[in-house]
Amino acid sequence: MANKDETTLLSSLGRLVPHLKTIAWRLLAGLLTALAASLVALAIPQVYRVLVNTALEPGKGTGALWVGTGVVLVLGILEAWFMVLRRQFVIVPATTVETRMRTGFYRHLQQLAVEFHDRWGSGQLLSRAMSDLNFMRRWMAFGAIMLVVTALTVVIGVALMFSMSWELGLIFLAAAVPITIFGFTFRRSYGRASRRSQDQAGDLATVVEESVRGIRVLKAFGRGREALDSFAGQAQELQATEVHKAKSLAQFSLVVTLLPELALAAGLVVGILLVNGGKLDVGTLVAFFATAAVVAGPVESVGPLLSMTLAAKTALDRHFEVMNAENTITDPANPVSLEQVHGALEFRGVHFRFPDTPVGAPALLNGVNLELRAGEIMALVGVTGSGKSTLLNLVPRLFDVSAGAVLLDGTDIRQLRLAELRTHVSVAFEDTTLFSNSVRENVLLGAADHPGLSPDQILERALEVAQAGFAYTLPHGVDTLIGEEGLSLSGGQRQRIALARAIAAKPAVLILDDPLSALDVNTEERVSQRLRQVLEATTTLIVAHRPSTVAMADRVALLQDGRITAVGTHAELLAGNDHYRHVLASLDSEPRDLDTGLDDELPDDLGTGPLPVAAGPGDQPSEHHSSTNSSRGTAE
Ligand SMILES: Nc1ncnc2c1ncn2[C@@H]1O[C@H](COP(=O)(O)OP(=O)(O)OP(=O)(O)O)[C@@H](O)[C@H]1O
Repeated sequence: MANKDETTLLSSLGRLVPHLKTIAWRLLAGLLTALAASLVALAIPQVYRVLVNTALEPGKGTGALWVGTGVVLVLGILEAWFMVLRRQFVIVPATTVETRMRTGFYRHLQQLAVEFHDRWGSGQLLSRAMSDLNFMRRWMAFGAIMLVVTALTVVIGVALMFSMSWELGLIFLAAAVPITIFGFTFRRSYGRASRRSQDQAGDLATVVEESVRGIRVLKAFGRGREALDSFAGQAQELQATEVHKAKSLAQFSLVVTLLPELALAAGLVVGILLVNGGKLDVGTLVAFFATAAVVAGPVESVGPLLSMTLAAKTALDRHFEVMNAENTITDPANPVSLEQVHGALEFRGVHFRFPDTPVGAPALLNGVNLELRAGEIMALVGVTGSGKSTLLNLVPRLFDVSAGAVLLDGTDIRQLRLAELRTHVSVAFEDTTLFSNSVRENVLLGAADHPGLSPDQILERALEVAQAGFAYTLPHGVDTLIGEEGLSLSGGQRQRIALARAIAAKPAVLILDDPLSALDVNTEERVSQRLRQVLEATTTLIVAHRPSTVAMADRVALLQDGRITAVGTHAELLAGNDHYRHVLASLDSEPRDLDTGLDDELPDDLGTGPLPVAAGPGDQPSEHHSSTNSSRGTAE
């Protein structure tokens, strides 16, 4: 069992080896200087031995005393210098490895499928990216080297002690047996506690992250107290684990400190008897105890070094759990490239079930067949939970179909490189995520090169189409910092920035997951009109939760029981499909998070002219009527 644990510890830490190749010589230099410092420390008692046996003899002059003292001083300075050198050798490589591993971790997180991120708490990932790699760096720069040096110092020191007196050496070694036995049990229990505490810290980080993000909900629902209680409970669990760890380390430290001291006490008695019996000279006895004092330091540091090693092992295990998570959505082995993308989109026999769907439960999408002509605007309608968002997520391959295929211009999207696919397809979600950057950076996040247009012109055009002219009136205009650490925007403002971001990418296929739900009806109508004009060459699939969103589509597809059960114009479906009428009747007619868009005056130079004053929240939504299916607006 112990052997198995040993292997596990080594194999866990061994995974660091590939990361050490380029810095191995510096680590080796660090190890050698640390070892040199220990050897110098072990040499000092030998000088004492000579001093006591020669310079302190009656009738000897003081010359030898000065020489001996000078040698001890030089050795002391040398030891200190080696220690400084050790730090200098290892600090850069350790931080280099930490930075590389952290960057690799972040890159891997970016590549992992959404399905992975759905399963993992953000705090767990945060703690793995930050504190676990921090542990690992500290262990590498100090713990690992000192553990090797400590072991060598003890072995060399004990060998020296044996060479001076095997009787005294044996007494000292006797203390090592219980220490070793206790060390094995300590390692197992401390290793488990270490894993528990690092996981608990990760969970705690998730709670902090979620409550900071959801602070408005907590306040609005007066749940701050409950959240605090729950947090305090978890924090206490972590505290209990930390106390358990500290207690078990204290017990181990007690054993490794006390036993050598007891051995030394016993050794002192035996040593004096040996000197009295003429079997040992005084100089050797002094040197023996001075060496024992040098060895005692490393022995006492075994506990903290072992605990550090176990924490580093846990940290590496946790790191590689994520790094070894397989990316389920990858580039094809032999990708094809689309020369000219028209944007014809087809769902052919698409089935989809989430990995955690219970066995036997029906698949969410159960044979979806749907064709969108290039440049067409198609609304997707269905009751809540019918799988509309899921179907949309299949197009940029945020999830992959379980069976069937999604085709772009007749090519299975899994045959395209992900990067290429995602330049052809752009998405605006209902639940908008803005980054802690300026409006400009948020909008231009995925912006494609538009021939003849500067980034500023792309930005202006995207903001204008999304009716997000309010961005120019922010304190620093489009350079105003928004997102989590910036200015708070209303739900509708956020949606319009996200919509502008999707438009700026100028995709062949635009996927809109109810991106206008937070706009008031007038603003929505203006956005819809402009979208219809600029999306002339863009195939658009839009989830509609409001009749007015349906109104901007050329055709409507009805998702029902995992299939598309009807496709047609709004008028056709309204006239001939009971389920469509039922779904429409249940759609919201009011925005979910009303944003009036009164601040939408655009700068004159955009040439859009004055916009109609938006209606107030109480105004009725515009009616959806068969004119919805009239011909598309003229191109810009
Ligand atoms: N990551 C996920 N893992 C497991 N099940 C999920 C996941 N995301 C969504 N679901 C489930 O899949 C079903 C369809 O969700 P989806 O969001 O696609 O529906 P929707 O039609 O867009 O609903 P709504 O109109 O309310 O937005 C829901 O029952 C939901 O609980």
